[in-house]
Amino acid sequence: MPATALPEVRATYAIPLRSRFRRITVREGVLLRGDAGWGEFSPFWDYDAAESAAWLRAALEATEEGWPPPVRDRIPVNVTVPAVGPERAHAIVTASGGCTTAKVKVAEPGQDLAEEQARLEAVRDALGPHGRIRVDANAAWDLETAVHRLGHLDRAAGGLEYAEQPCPSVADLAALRRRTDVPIAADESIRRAEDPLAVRRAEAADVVVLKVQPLGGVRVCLQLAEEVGLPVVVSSALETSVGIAAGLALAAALPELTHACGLATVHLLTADTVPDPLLPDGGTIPVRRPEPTPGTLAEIAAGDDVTRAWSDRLAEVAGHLAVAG
Ligand SMILES: O=C(O)CCC(=O)c1ccccc1C(=O)O
Ligand SMILES: [Mg+2]
Repeated sequence: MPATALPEVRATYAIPLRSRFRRITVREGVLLRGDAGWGEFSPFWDYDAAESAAWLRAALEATEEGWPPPVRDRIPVNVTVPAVGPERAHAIVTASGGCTTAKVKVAEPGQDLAEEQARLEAVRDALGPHGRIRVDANAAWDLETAVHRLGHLDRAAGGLEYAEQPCPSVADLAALRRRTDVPIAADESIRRAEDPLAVRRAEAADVVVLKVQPLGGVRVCLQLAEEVGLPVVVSSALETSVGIAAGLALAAALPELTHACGLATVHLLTADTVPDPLLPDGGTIPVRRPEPTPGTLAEIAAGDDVTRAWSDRLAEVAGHLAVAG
């Protein structure tokens, strides 16, 4: 895709988060518009140009091609609970729009096991006995720490549905899976890996997390889901509703969907790019594709320096795509 074929940039946004997430406090990105609709390009700043090429491919699929047809029209979703205190965790679950599954962030630097236990107890209290709780450690633990922590966290939660990326390496996920009763989900081992199928070969996970932007689009993810042959959880990369719509399109097109998806993250932002955000109601999000308006775009527009930085970044990543073919 030559750089000259890039669709029109309609906005650069900067939106503060309600709580710190993944060490960031403001979410930034670019909205593009092509014949097939709106697309979002929002790689985190720790992704270099080479790694960000997949994110741009996903945006170009949205703007130039659109997505395969849906086989379902509502997607069950989890509420995402950042590494906050128990009162706030309880309030987030209660205000989630009816989610009966919660994903709770753990292994936040500077926090200890007691804080994680208190957060999980609060989430269980808010969900009730029939809710499901999953945790996400974002690859923070070594194998021994993971074995130990998961035992404690499983008890504090009153049972865990799964643990997402407890350790960094596929080998450690596979070893951990043989030493714990908690099912294992792979996220970073899929989306940041040279070879996403290594997880399957090593029998390192029970579930795979697929994210449309980091993996390069809805079609790439559908293909990957088929090849991996494990249950899929479609999750966001903390996009605005323009990017979330691509995740919904993937979740809607998967032949089978057995788990709640991690697409209820617009709640984590203080504003959105569309007037009718993709938020859950009754624990599900309807499959639709809302569009930005001049009014919403004006409210979330980034300043000149941020806009310039994203323009440069987009050009660099587009150049990389042109080189990579
Ligand atoms: O899965 C969810 O509930 C929300 C998405 C999420 O946690 C996330 C969002 C942005 C970047 C990384 C992650 C992650 O799963 O690690
Ligand atoms: Mg994750």
